[in-house]
Amino acid sequence: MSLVAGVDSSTQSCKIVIRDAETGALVREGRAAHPDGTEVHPDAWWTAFQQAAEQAGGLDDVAAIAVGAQQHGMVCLDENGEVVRPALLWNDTRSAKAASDLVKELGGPQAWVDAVNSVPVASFTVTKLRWLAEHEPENAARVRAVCLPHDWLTWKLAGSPGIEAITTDRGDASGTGYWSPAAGTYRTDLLKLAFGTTPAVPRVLGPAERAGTTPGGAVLGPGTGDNMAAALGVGAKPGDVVVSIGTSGTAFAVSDTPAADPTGMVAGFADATGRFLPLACTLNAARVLDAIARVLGVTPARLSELALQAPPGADGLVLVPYFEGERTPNRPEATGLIHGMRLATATPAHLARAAVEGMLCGLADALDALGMSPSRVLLVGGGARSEAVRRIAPTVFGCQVVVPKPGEYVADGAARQAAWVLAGTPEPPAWEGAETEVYEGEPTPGLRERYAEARDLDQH
Ligand SMILES: Nc1ncnc2c1ncn2[C@@H]1O[C@H](COP(=O)(O)OP(=O)(O)O)[C@@H](O)[C@H]1O
Ligand SMILES: O=C(CO)[C@@H](O)[C@H](O)COP(=O)(O)O
Repeated sequence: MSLVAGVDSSTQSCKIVIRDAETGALVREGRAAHPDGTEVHPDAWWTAFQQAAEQAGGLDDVAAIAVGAQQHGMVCLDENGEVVRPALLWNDTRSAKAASDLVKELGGPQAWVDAVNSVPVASFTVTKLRWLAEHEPENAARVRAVCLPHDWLTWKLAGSPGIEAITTDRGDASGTGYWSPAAGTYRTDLLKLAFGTTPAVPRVLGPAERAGTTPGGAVLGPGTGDNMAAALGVGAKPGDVVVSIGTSGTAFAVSDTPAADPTGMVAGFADATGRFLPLACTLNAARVLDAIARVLGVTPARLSELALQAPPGADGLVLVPYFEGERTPNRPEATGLIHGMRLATATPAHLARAAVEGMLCGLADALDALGMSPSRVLLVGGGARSEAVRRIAPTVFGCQVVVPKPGEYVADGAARQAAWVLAGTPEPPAWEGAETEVYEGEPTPGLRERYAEARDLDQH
């Protein structure tokens, strides 16, 4: 039996699954926390990776490894491959002005869509590079290579050869803002526009191309961004719509053609199989529930019970979840809002319900942006472990919600990619899909309208 390892180096933690390469059966797993904050030194990801690998019983018997990781984070290296400054993560909004400047400088949103299939917001790497050039010129002057979290971890696993050896894949490259998914080429002119110079960028590998080997001889897969890995992990096919509730909330679909949305709501990413992954992302998902549980002094499980005690629509209490600013819609300065509170709705149950419904309304906006009106969505991510989220989701999304058995679908997708690279077959291995539970429910009358009204009261 050959074993493969899949890694999810996401915002909050590093998770590793070790699976049978042929059947996909789970053999061992491990996890370790990442530090808080929107600026993190990549060494912290490496430490967490090592802790997670140890908890998973080590990787010595693994034949191939692939890394899925949070998208967009700016990892800058000097000529010796040393990290120049802590990475700015996807949810760091300090480059919001850089984003709007860059959009203007190229000639508006349509010019960006034509160039790279996405209109950059503060999450995109290209805007972080502009911020660095403007605010930390001494650090910027030392940068010789720029890469993403999964590129850097894959390179570390290869033993940190020279910076010219760094690789990436189509999926993650499509979140930089200087690689065109439609053309499959870098736009170094955009890198220069943002940064003033053109540091080295990773070589873009094909979906099942080897990135190299570890010093121990394990084959390295190309890896990918976490959403692309999740799509591979749940086995999403063209037309399937997936909603992930992690630190970010994302709604995405596998597509045979790249998206081109000049409103900027839908990013026209590539996927991990050679196709495309139109995606809308919110900055506020599972951590909104964590925050309200903290405010109420309860566990996530109790928050879920409380939310299910209040009536659908929480008797008009609305929570707008923009606790970290927002990206869909693009309001980086926005804050959260509780609207419609009366004596009768000033209860823990109403607040819990409003938090779940408000977080899901934010995701429903992302789903609307995809413009697909799906009859069902697949729900994954840490937030999908909440009973209240699973039961309330259909009443907000207005469609059936299919929840695969709780698991680590990003790490699973990376493991499946590793098995694919090992097998050298044209398609990924046909691992058996996870068991699913189906949730249905009538849309709650007036809920999304009340949410939209509250959302648009304060338009920072
Ligand atoms: N049973 C649960 N109920 C509600 N939220 C949960 C539960 N289990 C995990 N979570 C939440 O899931 C989030 C982590 O999800 P995950 O998909 O791993 O995030 P990320 O990939 O962004 O690191 C945390 O904010 C955590 O509170
Ligand atoms: O920025 C995006 C997608 O464009 C985020 O989805 C990040 O990829 C972070 O993902 P999680 O850590 O929340 O899974």
